Amino acid sequence: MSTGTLRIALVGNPNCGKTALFNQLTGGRQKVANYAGVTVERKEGRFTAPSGRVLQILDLPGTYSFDATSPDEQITRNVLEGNYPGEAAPDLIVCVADATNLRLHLRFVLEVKRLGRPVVLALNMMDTARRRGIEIDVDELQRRLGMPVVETVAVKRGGARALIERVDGEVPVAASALPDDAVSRAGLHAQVRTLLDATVRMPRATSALDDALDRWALHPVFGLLILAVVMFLVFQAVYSFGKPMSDAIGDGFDWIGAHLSIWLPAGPLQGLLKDGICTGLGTVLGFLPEILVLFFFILTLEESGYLPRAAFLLDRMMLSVGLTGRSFIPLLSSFACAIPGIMGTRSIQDPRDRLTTILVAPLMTCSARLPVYALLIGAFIPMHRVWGIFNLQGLVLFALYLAGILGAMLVGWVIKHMRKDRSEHALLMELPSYRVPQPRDVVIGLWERGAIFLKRLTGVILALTVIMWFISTFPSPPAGAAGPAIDYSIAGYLGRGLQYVFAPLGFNWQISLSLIPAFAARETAVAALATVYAVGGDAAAGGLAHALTTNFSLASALSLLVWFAFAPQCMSTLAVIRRETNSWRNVAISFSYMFAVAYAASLITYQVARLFL
Ligand SMILES: Nc1nc2c(ncn2[C@@H]2O[C@H](COP(=O)(O)OP(=O)(O)OP(=O)(O)O)[C@@H](O)[C@H]2O)c(=O)[nH]1
Ligand SMILES: [Mg+2]
Repeated sequence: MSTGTLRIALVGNPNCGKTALFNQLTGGRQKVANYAGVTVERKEGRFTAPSGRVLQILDLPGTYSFDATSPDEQITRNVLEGNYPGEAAPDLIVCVADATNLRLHLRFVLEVKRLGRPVVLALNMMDTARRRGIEIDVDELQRRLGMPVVETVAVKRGGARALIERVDGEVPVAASALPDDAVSRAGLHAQVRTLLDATVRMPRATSALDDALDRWALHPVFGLLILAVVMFLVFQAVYSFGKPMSDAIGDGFDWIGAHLSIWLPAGPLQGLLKDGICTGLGTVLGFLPEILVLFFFILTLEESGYLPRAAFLLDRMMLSVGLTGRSFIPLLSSFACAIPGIMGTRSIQDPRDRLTTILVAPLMTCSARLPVYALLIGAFIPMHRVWGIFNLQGLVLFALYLAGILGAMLVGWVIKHMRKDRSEHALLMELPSYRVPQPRDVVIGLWERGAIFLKRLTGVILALTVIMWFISTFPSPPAGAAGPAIDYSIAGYLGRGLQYVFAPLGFNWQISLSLIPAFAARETAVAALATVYAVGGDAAAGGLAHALTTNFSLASALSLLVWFAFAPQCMSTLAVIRRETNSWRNVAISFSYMFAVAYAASLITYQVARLFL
């Protein structure tokens, strides 16, 4: 047997478990979630089979058919046909099919077979299939398809054993290509029906529990009500569970900061460690629990299968504002970060809908904005109970997220009315089975989120914080200077210059200055403010929140919150818009419309709030 590397590509309809199988085989941590279109890129991993042979595994975006034309499906097609730049066609195709939904998935299996290349069929989700009483005659299926068929359970340890044994053995010979008359669409349908009749016994088409749940979840009135309650509870939870943990971290850093001034002699080193790193980074790190709580809910919802239902419910509403139900999941991913959200739009087929989604995705509140929101809300909004059950801080946070969503709808609506072609597409979307989330996937997802956060914190945020500390400390004030030292530093001059632009929004020079590093990474605004106030000597008692409430009016705080809701997003987002749309023009449009909206909204907020507060 050959000991060379065997190159295997995983293909199949969306949501059949390709990535789960890939992770199981390679020990990878690619994102798995219960909706179609999770994987939008080609991902590669390695794995050594028991025989010692190295298998190189490719995870590919799901594809409904080779006729399909969305950008992610194109990648799969190019890889399989050997047209992907710099890559030969794979040695073996593992076609993954959801055993509970063979009526849909077998059609694609037949399309793959038509390629005339070596194929193994993995019948995945066999655990669910058995539970539902679906019986599959594997030998007969194998005989009729003319390719090896194995059963897998991608989410169970050892659930890919049969597949490993099969691919570690001899490489199957190429499936014979079908004669041309059998490949018309109607021909494929007929073939699938014949295959199903001969090999599968299905007690009923769908699960009774799914149907019962969907009667509520998809109900035009109760469905929307359930959606609203779910979203609302998530934000309440972020405050109720996240806040106490955040406070504990904040207290820890206060303690370290206080001791640094005892342990170290006064001077630049003490200043850098205490005001720069400990106060700046510590303040940002304090918001990690809130981010993790939010993601716990997002990941759980993703795995449950509920999200495509929400997309379905909102489809009508989204069409009326120039988006489609298909935009829902990319937009939801943008709550993590606009970058995966914008990349997720690859599963939107219509280029026009895709562009609209890309342009509004940065309006969704990314997790980098959470520290800024949490800081300002914590400082300015009292911890009241509203109607005895809701806390006011959670309500304000919810309102800010809502502002982003409504802003996106408004912009979508404007774009729709600016373009000539206003046709709408019906939403064709698969509703996956409901599933109890796998604790392992949720833990991996949280771990990945935490790791991304810490990497940003110790990378770009650390670097920017050190720079902020440096420019707020140097040059030292001239001898006999009367004002605070920081007024003579580079930061002081820079901030006062910027204040000309931002004073109408109610921003003082410290805030105006913090907007610059925020453009590289949002959270840095918090670190920058913490550092600038610490260097200025304002944050000594009561920390940053105290420094803010003494230097800052409620009207300015509201205006700043509104600014962060709409302001042009970080540089990396603009870079991704450039890459995904291949156009600087879209970057310019995106930046300028957001700047204009943010400026106008903050101006109105500040001027109105000043009248009433
Ligand atoms: N019960 C059960 N669930 C599974 C199995 N394999 C995958 N899943 C679940 O099915 C869902 C989809 O899995 P993914 O691996 O993301 O599917 P995919 O084929 O990569 O999907 P796309 O990337 O969208 O094409 C997730 O919720 C998984 O947890 C299985 O064998 N049994
Ligand atoms: Mg996938």
